[in-house]
Amino acid sequence: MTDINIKIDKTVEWLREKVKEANCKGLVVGVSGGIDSAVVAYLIKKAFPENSMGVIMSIKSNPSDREDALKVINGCNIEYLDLDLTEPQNLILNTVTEKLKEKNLHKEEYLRMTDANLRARVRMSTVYTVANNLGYLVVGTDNAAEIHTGYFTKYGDGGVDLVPLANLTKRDVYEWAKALGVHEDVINKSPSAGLWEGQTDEIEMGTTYDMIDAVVEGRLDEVPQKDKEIIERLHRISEHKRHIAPKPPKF
Ligand SMILES: Nc1ncnc2c1ncn2[C@@H]1O[C@H](COP(=O)(O)OP(=O)(O)OC[C@H]2O[C@@H]([n+]3cccc(C(=O)O)c3)[C@H](O)[C@@H]2O)[C@@H](O)[C@H]1O
Ligand SMILES: Nc1ncnc2c1ncn2[C@@H]1O[C@H](COP(=O)(O)OP(=O)(O)OP(=O)(O)O)[C@@H](O)[C@H]1O
Ligand SMILES: [Mg+2]
Repeated sequence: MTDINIKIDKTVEWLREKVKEANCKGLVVGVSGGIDSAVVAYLIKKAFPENSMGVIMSIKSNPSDREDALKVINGCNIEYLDLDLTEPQNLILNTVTEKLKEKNLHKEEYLRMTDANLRARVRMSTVYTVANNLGYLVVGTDNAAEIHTGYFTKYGDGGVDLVPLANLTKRDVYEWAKALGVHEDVINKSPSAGLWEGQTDEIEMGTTYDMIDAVVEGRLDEVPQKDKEIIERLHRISEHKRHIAPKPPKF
């Protein structure tokens, strides 16, 4: 058995233990068509063959993302829901922005990010609706590189019960995906949050996952100064996302 397969088996066992400790029945994950959620879908199907669920949640999404998500669903043969949440997400976004406009408070320059983060939070609410109804825990897909840089929406895709990929670099995620047999179309595409047309993680962050992996693993001599500074900044400004909300001292 390879080192990766041993780690995969241990992670599957850990998922079973966490569900047992929580007195729950199984696990659910949002399946985007990207590599992180693909790996998680395969892991939870292994952990709970009869009590696992993948949820596809299109929101103004590129149809090819849904096609890739179905390749993941069919590849690991997990039970799934195929939902289009464009309308409810738009309803919240428009209801809020119309009111802000009436009061002359709306900031057009923040609309794209407001829309993007609301998509992640509508998905989080939806996955928890499934979890509540089936007695499942919600599984996150963030890896060590995303956690280090805070490259997730607070209480959106970051709002989960378990984070099985938290110790993996992005490179590790690729290796696990290959070992698990994830479809090559999913492995070969650029990581993207799919939050706007043409968005890729690396363009948005201004650095690469190879550089972030190197920082996470302490291989700082391999990282150019420019990338180091970008990653340090991303880490610093996202510190709040890695902690529970601050409370004041007792006055
Ligand atoms: N110092 C502080 N202490 C406590 N809270 C603080 C804070 N600074 C901001 N905040 C709060 O945090 C909010 C900003 O954080 P947040 O809402 O997360 O938004 P933000 O970090 O601005 O944006 C999310 C980032 O994650 C990326 N993303 C999102 C979803 C999925 C993926 C993906 O890879 O698939 C990537 C997205 O493209 C974007 O770059 C502020 O509106 C404020 O409420
Ligand atoms: N259209 C979607 N349907 C279901 N879940 C989604 C969708 N878009 C995003 N998500 C959820 O949000 C998570 C965060 O997205 P992220 O892009 O970081 O991961 P990914 O798409 O799995 O992998 P990659 O980083 O390679 O794009 C996804 O793993 C998934 O759980
Ligand atoms: Mg993605």
